[in-house]
Amino acid sequence: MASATRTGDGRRSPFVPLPPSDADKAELYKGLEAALGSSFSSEPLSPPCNPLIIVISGPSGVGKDAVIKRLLEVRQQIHFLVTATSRAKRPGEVDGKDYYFVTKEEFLSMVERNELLEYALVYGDYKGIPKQQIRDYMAKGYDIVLRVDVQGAATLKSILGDSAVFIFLVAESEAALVKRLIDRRTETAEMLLVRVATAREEVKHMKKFDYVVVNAEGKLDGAVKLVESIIDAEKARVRQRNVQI
Ligand SMILES: Nc1ncnc2c1ncn2[C@@H]1O[C@H](COP(=O)(O)OP(=O)(O)OP(=O)(O)O)[C@@H](O)[C@H]1O
Repeated sequence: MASATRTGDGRRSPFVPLPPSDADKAELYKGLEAALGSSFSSEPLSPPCNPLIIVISGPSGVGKDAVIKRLLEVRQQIHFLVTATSRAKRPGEVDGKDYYFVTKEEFLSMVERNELLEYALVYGDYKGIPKQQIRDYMAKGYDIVLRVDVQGAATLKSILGDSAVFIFLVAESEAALVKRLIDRRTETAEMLLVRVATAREEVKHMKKFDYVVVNAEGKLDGAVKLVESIIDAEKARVRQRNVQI
């Protein structure tokens, strides 16, 4: 039968008397150490938090940029990965901030040297994720945010598996998403049709993600708070994700 007295792993040193219970705090502390035969460690009991790779994806117009922009304002130690592209710089864009602008030849040699985690040809321009940038920021303890379309997220999932956190952003409904896209006034009717039809397909991929976050109309801060809570919960995991790039 199991003993009623729980002693844990500690073996009490047999001949060390405990101080009286009304002894002063320091004496009690020392007495407990002496009784256990070892001093108490001040090392953290929780495992160290590994930096995270957070992949944020979702249909066009759902608010990926808006959520990430706000997240970077409210949270420290987070780096939004700057994509490399062979596309020409548009007026107002800043090299190293909006994109790393490289020539097509430079881009292809990056591919050859295996310097990109993932890349794609998007409407005739190459876009890719430089591995070194991820390594550099993770070494400094930063979490990395990647913003990719749903197809890109699927590719990253096949490369990173469970070592990264995949968040799918949705509007509260299909109708809300369409209204938001119309309100943005950046697309022609034909482009809108493609985006809405694509969004309908993309939502079906939600189950491959770890988390879904609703970015409801007028509730951007709520969506950002939920993303922050996900990051906090990930930091509290007993088995931390471990990215090798
Ligand atoms: N919670 C919200 N409430 C109201 N408007 C929002 C909300 N979130 C984003 N928006 C607005 O919706 C529009 C689309 O957002 P955003 O450009 O961030 O989407 P996206 O997912 O990055 O789109 P794309 O993939 O097409 O670049 C923007 O005008 C943005 O300001």
